[in-house]
Amino acid sequence: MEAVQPTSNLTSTIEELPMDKALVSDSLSYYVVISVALLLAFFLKPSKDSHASVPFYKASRMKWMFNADSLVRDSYNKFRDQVYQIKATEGVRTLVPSKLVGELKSLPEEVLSASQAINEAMLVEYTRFTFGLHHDAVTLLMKTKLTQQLSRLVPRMKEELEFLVREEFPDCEEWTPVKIQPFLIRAISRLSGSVFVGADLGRSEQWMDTSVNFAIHVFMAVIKLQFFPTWLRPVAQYIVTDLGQINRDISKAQEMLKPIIDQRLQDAELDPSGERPDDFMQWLLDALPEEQKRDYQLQAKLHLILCAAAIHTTSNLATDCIYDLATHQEEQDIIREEAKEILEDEQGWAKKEGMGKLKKMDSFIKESQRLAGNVTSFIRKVVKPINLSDGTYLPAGTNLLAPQCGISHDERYFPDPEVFDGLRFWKMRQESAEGGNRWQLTSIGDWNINFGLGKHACPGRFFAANEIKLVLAHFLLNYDIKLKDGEQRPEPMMFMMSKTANPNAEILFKRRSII
Ligand code: HEM
Repeated sequence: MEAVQPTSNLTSTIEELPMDKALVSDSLSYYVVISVALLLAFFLKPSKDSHASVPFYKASRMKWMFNADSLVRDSYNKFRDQVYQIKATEGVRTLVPSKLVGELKSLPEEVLSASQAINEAMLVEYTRFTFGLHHDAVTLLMKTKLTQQLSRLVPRMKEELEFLVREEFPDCEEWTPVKIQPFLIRAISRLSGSVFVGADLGRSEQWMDTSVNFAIHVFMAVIKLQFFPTWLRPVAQYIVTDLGQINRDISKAQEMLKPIIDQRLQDAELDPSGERPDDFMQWLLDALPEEQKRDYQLQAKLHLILCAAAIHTTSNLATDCIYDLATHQEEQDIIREEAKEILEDEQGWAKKEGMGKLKKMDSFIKESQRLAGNVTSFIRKVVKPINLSDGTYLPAGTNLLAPQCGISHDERYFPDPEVFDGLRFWKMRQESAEGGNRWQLTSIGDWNINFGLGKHACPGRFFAANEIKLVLAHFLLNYDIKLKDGEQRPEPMMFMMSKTANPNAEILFKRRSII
């Protein structure tokens, strides 16, 4: 059988990225010497960060770089409920267990800062990857316009998905191998695009290309800059060409957005009480002060950061779910039955509560996320000293993380943690009224931190959950899904704390006959 790959010209994986031309030249040996010197400086440099007086877990920084998943799980298994530290590539990181993270989640920004931690991690002075002063306005739009009455967006997104499947997904009359990860990046990009910038621009190849690759350019720029000591970065920025790519992405997005923004402002002037488009571009335009409504560059940057937060995260989890459905075929019928009953028989596609009623599917997605989700969560920087109830003192300047993958495999919270049980959270929701709310995909709690915790918890999670349910429902209702004979669930790819669903794996799809 020939492997079919859905049409895609997006540079969607790190592997496919062109080599940084600035680092490859005729005088290769010169660069090799410089690189080795920098690597040595990087690995040997003493850390100037403040850190708590808590035990260190000894492991090489290389392990953090290439195998952070097992490093965090092993260290968590050793320390469990204790605060401990790891020497990460970016400096010392202090890991706080579930038992204590609850004491931190409600602290104000002036004491424990998410934005400072993220700005430092993303090297914003070079990458410009920040909502900046617009952070609160943008996240408020996500919590209100994007999340409330999410159901009104479902028909639009469903149409978009069906359009894409018709255009780009193979027929699958027989069992057909498909590289599903690149397809799902395109699908999530289109679904999000239809809500963020409207279907016309959202469908444009140039918009998809720019909005998907922006995140990769930022990620690559951060990784490369991290190899230079802080004092050398002002110079290094001129040889890390991904930074130039970031600027070009913003310019391209600006060019694409400008005519639409101008048109919308003109329409509003001509007919102030007329109906407005219902998308993020319009909500943002309405929220911006008068003098920023024609700041095209600002809006381009905010849109690209929104896409960077939204597309890879969601397509990653959707891909993991497909890998788990293919691996646990026995669970497909259960989830399919539920989708058929609620979305088709009860016509839930068009109903407000339709997606919320897919409780077994919700549980399946959460289980996929538990086992395949991020390595850490709750990135924060201590701004004013904090005393924890176990006596741990966290001085200002301490960089915190929660050991998410350790917590997700802790048998005290999740019995038989290594077993994939798609109905695990559905069962937990049946146990009590409290459990009904606590164990939804979008719920957050001290050992439920896949979407973060506290004020900065992911504001896009309800939207992401809706998108993933829509995608899974479509595939389950229309296809049978399985692994190739003799193959195991595709392993994720790990690099520098970033965990990606395997982009190259092929999964078999066969169209179901319509009964
Ligand atoms: C499965 C998909 C997603 C996952 C796993 C995910 C995960 C996360 C996590 C772990 C955080 C950090 C929370 C914290 O530090 O407490 C976060 C923050 C954020 N996410 Fe998501 N996210 C997803 C989808 C989305 C989507 C679809 C959007 C936009 C529509 C979005 C927008 C954001 C924003 C803006 C923040 C920063 C919030 C703040 O700093 O106040 N995310 N996300």
